[in-house]
Amino acid sequence: MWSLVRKGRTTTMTCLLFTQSLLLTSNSLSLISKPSLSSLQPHHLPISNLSSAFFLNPIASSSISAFCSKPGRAESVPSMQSPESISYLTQREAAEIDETLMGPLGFSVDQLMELAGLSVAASIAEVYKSSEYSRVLAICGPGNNGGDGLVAARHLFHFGYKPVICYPKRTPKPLYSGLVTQLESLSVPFISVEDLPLDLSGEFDIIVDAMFGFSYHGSPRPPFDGLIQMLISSRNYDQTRHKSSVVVSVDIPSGWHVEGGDVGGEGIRPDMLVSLTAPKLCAKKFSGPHHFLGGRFVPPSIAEKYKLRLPSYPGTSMCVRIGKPQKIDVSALRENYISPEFLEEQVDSNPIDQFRKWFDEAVTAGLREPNAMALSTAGKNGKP
Ligand SMILES: NC(=O)C1=CN([C@@H]2O[C@H](COP(=O)(O)OP(=O)(O)OC[C@H]3O[C@@H](n4cnc5c(N)ncnc54)[C@H](OP(=O)(O)O)[C@@H]3O)[C@@H](O)[C@H]2O)[C@@H](O)CC1
Ligand SMILES: [K+]
Repeated sequence: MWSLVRKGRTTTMTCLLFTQSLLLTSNSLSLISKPSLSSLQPHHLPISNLSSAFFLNPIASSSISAFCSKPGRAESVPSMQSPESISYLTQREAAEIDETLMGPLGFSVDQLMELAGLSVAASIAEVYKSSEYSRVLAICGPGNNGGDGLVAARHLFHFGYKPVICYPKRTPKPLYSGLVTQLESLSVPFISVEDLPLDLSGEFDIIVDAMFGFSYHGSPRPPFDGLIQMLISSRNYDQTRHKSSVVVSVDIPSGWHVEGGDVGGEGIRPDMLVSLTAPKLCAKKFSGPHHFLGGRFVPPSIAEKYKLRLPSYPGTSMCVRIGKPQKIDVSALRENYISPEFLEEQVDSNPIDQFRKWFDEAVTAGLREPNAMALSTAGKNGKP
C-alpha cells in the first residue's frame, strides 16, 4: 500500500491494483471492465494512451492511497470437482489400468512413478507451504506406493522442504535402489523405525504416508502395523501443546481397505489424500480437508475403455483438487496493509511515470495479473 497525505486539502485519489479484473473509473471518466489492459479493444484506452486526466495530478491532490494484494498469494487454485461426477476404481480396475499402461501402452514403471511422485509433491506444495511445513517424514512401503513416496520426497527437497525418509523394507530392484541413491546424493537422511521419535508431531510438520497403495490386502504386518499406529497417535496428539503434524496419504490411506475404506473405524485419518490416476473406491470415505488427484498421464483410450470421468487439470498443473472445496478461515484471509507513509513530494509529477513505477513494483512483488487494475478518483469535495 502506498499512501500520500498532504494536510489541508480535501481531494482524494485511490488507486487499486487487483489480481483479477480491470475496472477504471473516475468522476466522469469512462468505465472499462474486463479484459486486462494489455488486451483492450480499440474503443478502450490502451495503457500507453491513458491521459493524465485519469490520474489525479499529485500536485493537485492531497491524498493518494494504493492497495495491492499481498505478494506470495499467487497460489494457483486448481479447479474443484464434485465427487459425484468423478469415477472411482475398484482394486481390480486399478491393477488392470496399471498393467495396460505398462504393457500395450508402452509406459515404464519409472516414468509413471516419477509423474505420480511429482504429483504428490505438487499437491503438498499447493496446500502446505514450505515456509510453515518444512519438516517432512516420508514413510515408504515395499511396493510402488513406497516408490511414489521416495520420488515425492526428492521433489519436495527441490521445492525447499526438508524430507527425512523411513524406508524399512527396501526392495532390491534397480528402480528402488536408484531412488535411494538419488536421495542420498542430496543428503536426505534415512531413519530406521527404531530411531523414529515417539512423538512424530514434535519432529515433523508433514508425514507422507506412502506405505501401501492399491495392492494392499489383509491386515498390516510388522513393522507397518506399528507405523500406522504411530500415525494414528500423531493425529490424536494433544493439540493444545503442539500443532499436530499433517498426514498426507499417497493413493490410499495405508491400512484402509482399497474399496471399503477404514472398515474398522480405527485407521488413519489423513488430512490430505492424493489419489493417483483415478481415485479408488475407498476415497469416497475420505473426509479430510484436501483431496487431490495426480498422475496426469491417463491417455484417452484408457479413459474411454474404463469410462473414466476425470477432472481436467488446470493449466500445466500436475494435480487438481477434487471433492469439496477447501474450507477457508475467513479471518485468516485478512491482511494488514501497512506501509510507510509516502509524501506528495515523493510522487512523480508525471502521473504516467508514477503509474509505471507502481506497475513495476507490482510486477516485482510477484502479483498475479499485475496488469489488471482499477482506478478511482475523487473530486475536490472529496466525493467520488
Ligand atoms: N498407474 C498406476 O496405477 C500407478 C500406480 N502407482 C502406485 O503404485 C501403487 C500400487 O503399487 P503396488 O502394486 O506395487 O502395490 P503397493 O500397494 O504399493 O504395495 C504392495 C506391497 O505391499 C505389501 N503388502 C500388501 N499388503 C500388505 C500387508 N497387509 N502388510 C504388509 N505388507 C503388505 C506387498 O507384499 P506382499 O503382500 O505381496 O508380500 C507388496 O510388497 C499405487 O497405489 C500407486 O501408489 C504409481 O507409482 C504409478 C502409476
Ligand atoms: K499410502
